[in-house]
Amino acid sequence: MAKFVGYVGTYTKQDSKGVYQFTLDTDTKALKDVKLAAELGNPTYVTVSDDQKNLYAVTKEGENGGVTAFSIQGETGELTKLNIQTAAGSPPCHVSVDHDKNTVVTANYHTTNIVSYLTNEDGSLNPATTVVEHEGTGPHERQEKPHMHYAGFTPDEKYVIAIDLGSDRVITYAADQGDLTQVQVFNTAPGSGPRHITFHPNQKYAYVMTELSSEVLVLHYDEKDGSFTEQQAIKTIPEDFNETNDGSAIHISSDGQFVYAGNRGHNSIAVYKVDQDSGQLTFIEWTSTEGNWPRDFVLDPSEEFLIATNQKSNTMTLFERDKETGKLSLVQSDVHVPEPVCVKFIGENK
Ligand SMILES: O=C1O[C@H](COP(=O)(O)O)[C@@H](O)[C@H](O)[C@H]1O
Repeated sequence: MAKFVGYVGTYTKQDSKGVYQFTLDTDTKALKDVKLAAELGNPTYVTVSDDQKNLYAVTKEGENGGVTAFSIQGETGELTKLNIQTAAGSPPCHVSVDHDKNTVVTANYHTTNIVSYLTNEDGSLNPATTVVEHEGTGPHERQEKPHMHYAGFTPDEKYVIAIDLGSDRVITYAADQGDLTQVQVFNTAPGSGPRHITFHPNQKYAYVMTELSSEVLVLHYDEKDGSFTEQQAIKTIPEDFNETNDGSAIHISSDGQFVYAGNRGHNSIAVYKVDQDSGQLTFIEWTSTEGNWPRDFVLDPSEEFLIATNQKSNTMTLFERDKETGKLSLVQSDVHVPEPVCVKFIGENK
């Protein structure tokens, strides 16, 4: 039996007040005890450090945007604010921290930058080390300028990967104590709008979710130079689905056997089996998220469950995951959380 504490990042445009916390009880198979953990403006994306001692949340504070560092109380998961770093402009939409909790990076959809921050011993944030502005456009109406949607570390942490939905680019930066130097650019198909990436544990393959074309791109990753080569593009929605769909999040199980991709519009999670030799995907099934606009989802630390956040229906949904087949079975729906965007656990997140 285990009880895992999780956090939900939210918009605070309507009823939400900040970051929410909940418990996943794996014994009774239930999400419970949803409560406000920290009052904060638009903490849409959050991340938890590997040592489970800190949480970082993107933040809107007046006319500024940035990132807030919290310490996590071991037993209860209670959050205590450490400090905040902001700059003029809209807040970022994505935040990551490296394994040793040395560097935090953010991606900003609106201001076009990615920003790195070095941390202090207690996890608090120093002022920005590097701010990289981007340029570029794409053919889609939402690609009038760069829209940085993701910034995160490669598994070996030699590189930071930044994803620009606005110019269809996956950009590799060499990372050194917060200094970011561009070393590679992988161009996705024009108008595809790449959004998020996840790496196979063998570090040879990476999977990119595209928001505008609703595809998973299977990329070969060369860890020597941080470059990518496309192996496969596979749709995340049925061919006959003609309504609007925005691809959302993508995650891989830690055994590298299954990839999960979120669909906002089709309101589903697509499940794929990974061929361990080629990295390529075979479609298994779509599972309804039982709510509207699944902005993100996560595998819990046991990887026996998957939790999805439905942004427009203000709900979380709990699925049980079959580790042999990768398939998802509905356990609990309509768990109320206001304006949910992303969900992360204390412990391993996949
Ligand atoms: O996935 C999406 O993210 C972008 C960025 O989020 P924001 O909170 O920084 O605006 C959002 O604008 C877009 O609508 C959505 O599809």
